[in-house]
Formats: sequence, structure tokens, C-alpha cells
Amino acid sequence: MVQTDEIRVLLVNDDPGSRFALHTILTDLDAAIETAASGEEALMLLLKKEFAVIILDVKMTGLDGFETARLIRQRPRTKYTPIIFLTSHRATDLDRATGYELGAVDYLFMPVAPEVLKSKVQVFIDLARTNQRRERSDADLETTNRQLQQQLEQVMRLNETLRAEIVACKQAGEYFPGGRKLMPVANGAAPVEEGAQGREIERLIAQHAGDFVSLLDAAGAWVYASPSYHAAFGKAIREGSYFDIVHADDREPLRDAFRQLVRDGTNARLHYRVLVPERGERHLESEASVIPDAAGKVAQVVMVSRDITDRKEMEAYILHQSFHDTLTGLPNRLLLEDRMRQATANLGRQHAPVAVLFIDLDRFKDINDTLGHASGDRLLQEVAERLGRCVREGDTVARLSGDEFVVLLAGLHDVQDAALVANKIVRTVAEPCLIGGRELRVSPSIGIAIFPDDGQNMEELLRNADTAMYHAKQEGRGRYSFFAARMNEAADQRLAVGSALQRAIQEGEFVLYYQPKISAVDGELRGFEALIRWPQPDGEWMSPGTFIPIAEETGRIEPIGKWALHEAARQIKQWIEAGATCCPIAVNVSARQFHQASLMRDIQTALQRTGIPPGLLEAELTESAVMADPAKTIQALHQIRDLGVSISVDDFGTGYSSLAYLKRFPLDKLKVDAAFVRDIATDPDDAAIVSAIITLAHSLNLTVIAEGVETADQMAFLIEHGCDEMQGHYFSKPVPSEEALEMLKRGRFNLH
Ligand SMILES: Nc1nc2c(ncn2[C@@H]2O[C@@H]3COP(=O)(O)O[C@H]4[C@@H](O)[C@H](n5cnc6c(=O)[nH]c(N)nc65)O[C@@H]4COP(=O)(O)O[C@H]3[C@H]2O)c(=O)[nH]1
Repeated sequence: MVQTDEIRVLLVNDDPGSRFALHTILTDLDAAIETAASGEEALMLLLKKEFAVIILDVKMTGLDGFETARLIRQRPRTKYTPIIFLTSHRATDLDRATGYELGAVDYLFMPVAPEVLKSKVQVFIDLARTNQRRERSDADLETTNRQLQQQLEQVMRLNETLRAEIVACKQAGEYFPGGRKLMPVANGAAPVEEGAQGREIERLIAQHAGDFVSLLDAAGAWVYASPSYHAAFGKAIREGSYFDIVHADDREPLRDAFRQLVRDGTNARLHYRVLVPERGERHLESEASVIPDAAGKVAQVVMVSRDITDRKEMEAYILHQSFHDTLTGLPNRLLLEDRMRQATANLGRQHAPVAVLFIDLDRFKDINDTLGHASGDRLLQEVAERLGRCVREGDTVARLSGDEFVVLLAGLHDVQDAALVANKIVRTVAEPCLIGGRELRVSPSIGIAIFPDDGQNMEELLRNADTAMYHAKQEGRGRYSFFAARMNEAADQRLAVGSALQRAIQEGEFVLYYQPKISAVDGELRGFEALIRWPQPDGEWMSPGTFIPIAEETGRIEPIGKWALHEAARQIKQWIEAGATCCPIAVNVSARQFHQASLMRDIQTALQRTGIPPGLLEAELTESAVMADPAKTIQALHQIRDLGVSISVDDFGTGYSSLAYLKRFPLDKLKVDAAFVRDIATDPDDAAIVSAIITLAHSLNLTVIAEGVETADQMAFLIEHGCDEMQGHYFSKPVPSEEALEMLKRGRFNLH
């Protein structure tokens, strides 16, 4: 068996497409993802390597998932390796029952939501990592224990020798002739003894100076204390009771144990704390051996003691580490689970609501990417500390992973109390904090699920709180949202769209439509905007307004954006080849796509592959994407411009543009948002905004275009106020490429 520190996940699926898709979903997890194309291959891999979890497809040719699981379970080494079955929606209850019988830890249905799959797999990765740490610490502990054991055996041998010596001396009447020759060393001096045997005892004791050796009478009073006692306790070693140096809380239990061993005449191993001057509380482990007198009654007790504080601390540390997050020191998922079980068991019975607050930091990834992980880590620590300040002592603040925190509020009087805490968290976390000399602000989005209404167990509560958190983000971030059942419907729809998108990318289901842009001076066709269309099996189109945000969230915007760029470039080339005098096509670039390094590569390859003049391609970016991180944006915009591609800012007026940056950005065009154009002829405010944008654009030497033009009045206003170009249903809806070619050939629209 190969033993390394690497955590591995095994993906078993005989369908190359699914294998690829699942692998892609899991790649950003902190684990090595290995794949097997059959049950047989999986079994071979399991012979060589250990895996944190196996994701096993049920329906496979050859050995199917169930048979593979059965064989995995038969092998002692893989008997307990967690298995998640993946199957289609058509799985019967019997199938599921079989899966669970075979020890499945979970059952997921294809198409599976990436976030669900990732979070399920993450749990096992975390678990494997915790186990790895624990095993490592166990091994360390074992070594320490073995060493301790050896030393203890040595001490025991010494103890035996000592006891024999003392008994022998006693019998010879040399050491305790009616009084004491071995002094209890009240003044910190080494024990004084006369004669050769006494010196031998001294020598033996000195050999083991690291241990504390004491001789006590049957009542626990000092008879003898080894030099190590004096070194450690100084003046605290006085004539009197051994129990005086013992920690007050352990004194009585120790006294009881001591009394019992004296009464029973048995040896014992004792654990207790002592108070060492200047070092404070220390843990001792004592081997207590009784010394009977001539009548067989216990007269004295030899105690060989060892300071085991370091070991105790290490044990406590390991225990703490297994249940806490290393970065923030907060409870981790395991401890949260435990606390949640306790809270729901204790308080649920008393009908007191328990609230689970799922907290995610808005745009944390951007901070991490821009300022580096060290700043990201500091920010997480700061947030952890602030969350702690927002709750009461009995509540739990845990960190699940990354920027995800959970607050568990137990014993609420009223569900609305959860809203008060959530509000406090939103305010407290959103306050600026100084990290690495920079002032950072991060807002939290919070989802709240209540036990028992929103879930009976931790998994259900967390899932629903997560859904509510997502809803809070959709509503504008930096706020909280209570879970409502309808959210799951929306979440289900998102999941379904997310996986259908994957298929659409692979199967090439998208089409581009083209909407003309017209000169406000003479109606000349100035260009097109490419708008993506996704036909559905029922013959309808799904609006890009619905699926583009989901593609962004599920990490699928990159392939879609890349496709749109290539398709627009291909179309331009085709029109040129058809002999048309082509005009530029603007392609929408989503915010997330804009911030990915691959964008530049994609534009470059689209241009190279088609050989079209770069001036015929335009990148349309939203105002908010451009303004999100102006410093980074300038660089990216220059790179696009350097390729010869022009840049237009979409939805202008809806965001918060900084004039200073607008001046510095290499832009070509501002597009007035349709929302202002709609009431341009009736609402003086909108009319004023549009004419101000036109003036601003011209003062910056930019072309200005208005979108969403639907009426002759709107057109008239725009022409009158000097707008350069117009786009909207008044002229044409977005049309398929053949119709767009006809427009190209006509070249002009009628403005009257
Ligand atoms: N009511 C009304 N609507 C008009 C009028 N003229 C045009 N429109 C619609 O307004 C939207 C304009 O596109 P957008 O602001 O870039 O907004 C786009 C854009 O943000 C995004 N989108 C579309 N195609 C792509 C794409 O290829 N890539 C990316 N990343 N986003 C895209 O989806 C959004 C919606 O696209 P569509 O549904 O095609 O909706 C389009 C267009 O069909 C009009 O006179 N009245």
C-alpha cells in the first residue's frame, strides 16, 4: 500500500463525458482526483492507493456500481472507504435500498449540481485529512508512550530495589531505629543517611533525578523527598503532608485513593495535579508502592512520580485540533455537527427553536485573488473574531470551509431573535478593517434555517440555510434571508439549468442572433450586437437573462463566452466571404469572463483562426464589471485594445462610474441603459440623465449608443439630443444570421 500525505478521490464512471464533467467539477478541491473507467479498473487502483471517498456510477458495463461496491466492501482495507453512488433520476427505491445496504454514504442523482457534489466530497476530504493528522499524532504519541513506558519500567525496577533496600535496612534496624535516620529534608537539603546502603540509595535516586521519588508514611506525611522535589517545589516541601503540594481540586480524591491503597495494601498508579512554584499547575503520574511492616500492615508508601504535563497538553491539543479549524480556532464541521445534535436533542424537546445561520462573505474570492492568501487569511480571522462578538456564550460559531461560516443559535425565545443576530452580524462584519495597511470591507450574506420547521437534521438545515444564503446574495448581498420552501424550487431550477448547460456546451446547442445598431444621423447600419439564444426541447428559447447568471455561478461562462467569440468571428468571416460589406459585431463579455485570464487568449485565437480584421469585433462589457476593480481593468482593457478590438460599456448609468477612471480607460463606446431610454419622452429625470450621458460621452470622445429604443418618440428625442447610434425593437429585434445578412446588404434603416 502506497502511503503518502496526499488525499485522493476516486471517480468511477464508464462514460468519458460524465467522467470529464465530474472531474472538471472536482478539480478545484484540495485533493488529487483519480478516475477509473470501469469497476475492474477501480478495484485495481484500490489495491495500490487509499482514497478519501469513491464516487461510483451505478450503471456501468462490465462490473456495475453495486457489484464493484460489494467487492470493495469485501476487502478489509477498503471495507470502510466511503462510497457515494451516482445514478440517474430513474433509480428505483430498490436501487437506492441496495446502494445503502452496500454501505453507500450518499446517493446523488445525475445531473448533479456541482456545488452539491463538491460540498459532499469536501466533507470526506476534510475527514481524511483530520484522520491523517490524527494518525500522525497517534504515531507520535505512541513513540512517546513507548519511551515513557521504558523509562517507567526502569523506575519500577529502581522502585523495587529501593523497597528491598528499605525493607532490608528496616529489618536490620539501621534506618528507622525507633526514630528516623533518613530525614524528611525539611530545609531543602538532600536526604542524609549514614552507611554504605544509604549511599547506594542516594546513588540510585540521583540516577533517576528526573523523577520525583518520595517516601511517605501511611498518613501521607513526608518521610523522604528526592532532590528533584526540592528543585521543583523549593520551600513548598515541608515536613507535613504530601497532599499540601497537590492542587486543591485533586487533593481529596488523591487522599481517598491513598487511604484505599494503604487500607488494601495494593500498589496503584495515580494521576493528579500539583502546584509547582513559578511553573503553576503540572500533571503528575505516580506509581505508588506500599511497604508493609513486620505485621503486614502498610507502614509507608514509595511514590515514584513523573511530570506528564507535556503529554497531557499534547493529548488536549490533538483533541482540540480534530474539532477545530486551524486558521481561526473556531469549531469545525465535526464539532458543529455534535453541537447541533445536542442543541436539537435538548432544546427541540422543549419546543425552543434552534437557528442555523449560514454565512458567506461576498466577493471574498476577489479579495483573496487580488491581495493574496495571507491577507485573505487575516480577513477570515478577523471575521471569525467579529462573529464571536455577535453571539452569546452558549451559541456556536463554526467555520465550514473557505469563507463559509455557520452560527448555531440554541434556545431562542422567538424565531425573530435570529433576525436580530443576523442583523448584528451584517453590521459588525461589514465594518471596515485594516489588513496589511489597507482598509478592507467585506459584507456577509446570511441564510437562516430554523429547526424543526426547516429541517430535522444538520444536513437538511445546512442545505436550506445555504439556499437562503444564496437567495440573500441574489437580493443584493450584505443581507440575510430566512429559508422558505419556494427557494428550493428556484434552487432546483438552478441546478437543473446548470447541468443542462453542461450538455448544451458539449452538444453545441447555442445559436447567435444579431440585433442591428443604427446611425442616429442617417439610419445607416453601423454594426450588430450578438445575443445568445438557447433553444429548449419544448420549442421555446430560454432567456440569456436566466441562464447567463447560472453559467457564471457554476463556472460555465468561460466555455460559453469562448463559443460566442468564435461564433461571431466565424460569422463575420462567412459574411465577408459572401461578399457583404461587413460591419462590427459586438459580443457580450460577462463580468466573470472579463476577470479571467483566458479571455485574451480566446479573443486572440478567434481572430487568428478566422483571419478577420480585428476592428470588426467589439467587446461589450457591463459598467459594473469595468468598475469592479479599476486598477486591474485598465490593464485588461489595454490588452483587448492592443489586439485591435474595440470596447463598449454596456448598461451605462446603472452602476457607479468614476469619471477619473472613465477618462483613463481605453474605451470606444458608451451604451445608455434601456431603463433610461424607456421613459425618455415622458420622464424629465430620465431625459436629463440620457442627455447628460450623451454630453459626457462626447466630452470623452466616445461614441454613444442608446439601447431598447421601441418608439418613434424615443428615437426623436435621441436624434435631437445628439445620440450617435440606436438599437431596439423599433428598428429590429435580434434576428438569425440569414436575416442579418439581408440587413447588411440593404445597409440602411428608415428613420422617418
Ligand atoms: N424590451 C426590449 N428589449 C430589447 C430591445 N432591444 C433589445 N432588447 C433586449 O435587450 C437585451 C440587450 O442585451 P444586453 O443588455 O447586453 O443584455 C443581455 C446580456 O447581458 C446577456 N447576454 C446575451 N447574450 C450574451 C452572450 O453571448 N454572452 C454573455 N456573456 N451575455 C449575453 O443577456 C442579456 C439579455 O439578452 P437578451 O434576452 O437577448 O436581451 C437583449 C435584447 O434582446 C427593445 O427595444 N426592448
